[in-house]
Amino acid sequence: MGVLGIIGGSGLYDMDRLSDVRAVDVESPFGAPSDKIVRGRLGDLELAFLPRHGVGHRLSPTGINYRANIDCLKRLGVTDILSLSACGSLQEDMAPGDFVLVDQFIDRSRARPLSFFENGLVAHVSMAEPTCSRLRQKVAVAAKALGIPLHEKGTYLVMEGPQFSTRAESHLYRQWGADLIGMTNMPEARLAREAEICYLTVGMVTDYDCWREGEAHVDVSAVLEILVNNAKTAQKLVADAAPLIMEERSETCEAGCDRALEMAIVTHPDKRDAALMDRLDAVAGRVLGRAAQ
Ligand SMILES: CSC[C@H]1O[C@H](OP(=O)(O)O)[C@H](O)[C@@H]1O
Ligand SMILES: Nc1ncnc2[nH]cnc12
Repeated sequence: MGVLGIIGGSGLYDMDRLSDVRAVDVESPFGAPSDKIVRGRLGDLELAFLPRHGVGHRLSPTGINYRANIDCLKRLGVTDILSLSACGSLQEDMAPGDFVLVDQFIDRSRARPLSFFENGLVAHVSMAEPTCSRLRQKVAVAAKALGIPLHEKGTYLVMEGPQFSTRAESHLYRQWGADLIGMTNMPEARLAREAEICYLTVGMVTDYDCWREGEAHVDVSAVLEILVNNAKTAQKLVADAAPLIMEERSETCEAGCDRALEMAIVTHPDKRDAALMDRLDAVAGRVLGRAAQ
């Protein structure tokens, strides 16, 4: 039936409402994930929660091991990921406290491994639709029922950080048509696609970055203040969206996320690197014919 994974961003270091809670250490050939992964049940549903920055916010956006995080979730059988992320707004009508279901990204990250694949096993997955339309639709239903101020689409610009943007950059990103700004959801979304996991970013607006006339530029204290409420709302949203996502889940994703690797690997079978294929037993085991133990 599948397992729902939740990646908690800034301000979201645990999930309430879970029963049968177990913290598990998962090993990955890609290194250590951000923290132990918390397994638990929400009613009949099995969940896996991972705080992206680690409990206590130890990890910077650049220092997060995104590959280990996605690989470990895949090893636990996670089929769908909701990424809950604090974001700056680049649009007047996206106000602090609003939630945005991200459908597009502009990736300006520049100091992170972007792929599970490399020399010896080359693959090119499609990122034309980087988030799962089925997850977007289910989360929208739950958010509307809860009365959360919601935008059903939005383009999230990923910056490297950790410094916030200059004013010139903030204006430039607005001209590019970006709606939100954050530091973490790429390469996360790319890696989830390579791992054939359905992925959706729920952007929780905390500030107006630094482009808006008459508004103080973003700083961490303002973000954290808004985050407290956003995190409470996010807990409710997950609890209500989870059954909609998982109980009506069909065997295959209608958007095709779970078959992303089907036509993606270009390296001839005779030329594939055996050690790399071993490392990819979880991520690509389905198409390589070597499923993880
Ligand atoms: C604490 S403000 C900046 C920080 O918050 C966001 O993190 P996340 O996406 O994990 O919620 C942003 O990307 C920065 O990492
Ligand atoms: N303005 C901003 N820029 C980058 N990341 C953020 N996270 C929250 N607000 C942000």
